[in-house]
Amino acid sequence: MTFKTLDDLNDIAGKRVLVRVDLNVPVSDGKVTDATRIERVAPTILELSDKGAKVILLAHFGRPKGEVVADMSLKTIAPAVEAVLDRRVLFASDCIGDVAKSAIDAMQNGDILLLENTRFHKGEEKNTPEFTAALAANGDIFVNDAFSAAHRAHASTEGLAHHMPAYAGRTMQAELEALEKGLGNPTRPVVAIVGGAKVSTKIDLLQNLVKKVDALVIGGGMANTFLAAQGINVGKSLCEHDLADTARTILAEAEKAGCAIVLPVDGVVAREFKANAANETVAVSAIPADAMMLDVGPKSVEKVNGWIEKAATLVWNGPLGAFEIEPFDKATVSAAQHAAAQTRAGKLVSVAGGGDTVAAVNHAGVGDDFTYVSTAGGAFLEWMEGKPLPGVDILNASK
Ligand SMILES: Nc1ncnc2c1ncn2[C@@H]1O[C@H](COP(=O)(O)OP(=O)(O)OP(=O)(O)O)[C@@H](O)[C@H]1O
Ligand SMILES: O=C(O)[C@H](O)COP(=O)(O)O
Repeated sequence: MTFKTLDDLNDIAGKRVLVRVDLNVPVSDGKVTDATRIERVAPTILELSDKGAKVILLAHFGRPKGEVVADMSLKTIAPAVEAVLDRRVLFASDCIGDVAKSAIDAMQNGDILLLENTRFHKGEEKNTPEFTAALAANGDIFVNDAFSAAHRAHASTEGLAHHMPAYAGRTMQAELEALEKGLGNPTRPVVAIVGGAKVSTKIDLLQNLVKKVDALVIGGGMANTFLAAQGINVGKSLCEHDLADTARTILAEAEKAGCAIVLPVDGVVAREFKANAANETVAVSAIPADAMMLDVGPKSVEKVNGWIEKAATLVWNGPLGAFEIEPFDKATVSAAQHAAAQTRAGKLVSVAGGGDTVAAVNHAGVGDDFTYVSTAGGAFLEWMEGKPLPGVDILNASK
């Protein structure tokens, strides 16, 4: 990694710094319901403001597809940004043109200005030279602090870095450093836990991981597809029978690469997908025909926790069971707490990411104990899949 950071940025008083942040946060009834992403970018914004820069925030919100959509206005998010920063945040109703220019011309050193949703212009996602130039006209320096949007080659995540010196913000820096420790250049043994609903959404991920990690724990609904591919009857469990060949290929690739595959040996089964549904624990070879496995069982958890103990590095995406409904959260909670304890004891580097994974780790009460919990969804997955991230590559290339 060769990107520059805020440590390389000196004498920026009065400079117009375009800061790409991810303000794509959950909103309900016009109020931000989870401000984690705003909290993550606050240190970068405050550091630049304290150094006297004119801090101009660029962000998208939702997928308005190049149209102005009222309920995707970043004006909705501005009060939450002010609350997190505890500073006044100015707002301009367009991110380019006269509206943006006059708001920027009126800024004092240290001011913070939020520009309207970049995706209100078609040129953002298309990364057109015209739109990128219009954004670039308003800045002297580009800082990207939006790792979670770095898988997009958009004007504000990639294009701008061709126009001016580009730096990683503090969150981008922390994220990249954590990911480097997780899979880039990890201490071995490396164990990956992949769970969640379906194999179909994570084929590339599984194929990349078996080449990189020493052991791959497969849990959640996707484990059923692997069990079924080995001839086990999984009853009414969530299962993609049409992916049996894919699952067998992944198992063969793992064997070739010397990656141990850890599948559940027992499960908690129920006949209804609802909280506190009547349930029983059975061996995977004895799943009743009319039941579905909603969590991996205690013997499996013991195995998973054993692998966590052997690991020096753990990467995790996807819960081991239907953790949103009790008691099917038990395996996920136990493994998360075990990983957290190993991390606290200094024995493990633990990196977790993915929307539901973050929720699961927080549900287990250990979100703060992991080495790093990524707020990125798609970008985290694409990084784990070994795909290039345009927003990161351009930072590494920036002179
Ligand atoms: N055995 C199971 N049967 C059915 N659903 C399950 C099972 N185990 C886990 N799930 C479901 O998988 C979903 C989470 O999987 P997902 O792959 O979306 O996780 P993620 O990658 O962390 O999240 P995101 O896709 O939001 O970034 C949860 O809704 C959970 O209920
Ligand atoms: O929420 C996210 O994962 C990022 O903000 C990227 O959003 P997108 O998937 O709409 O590009």
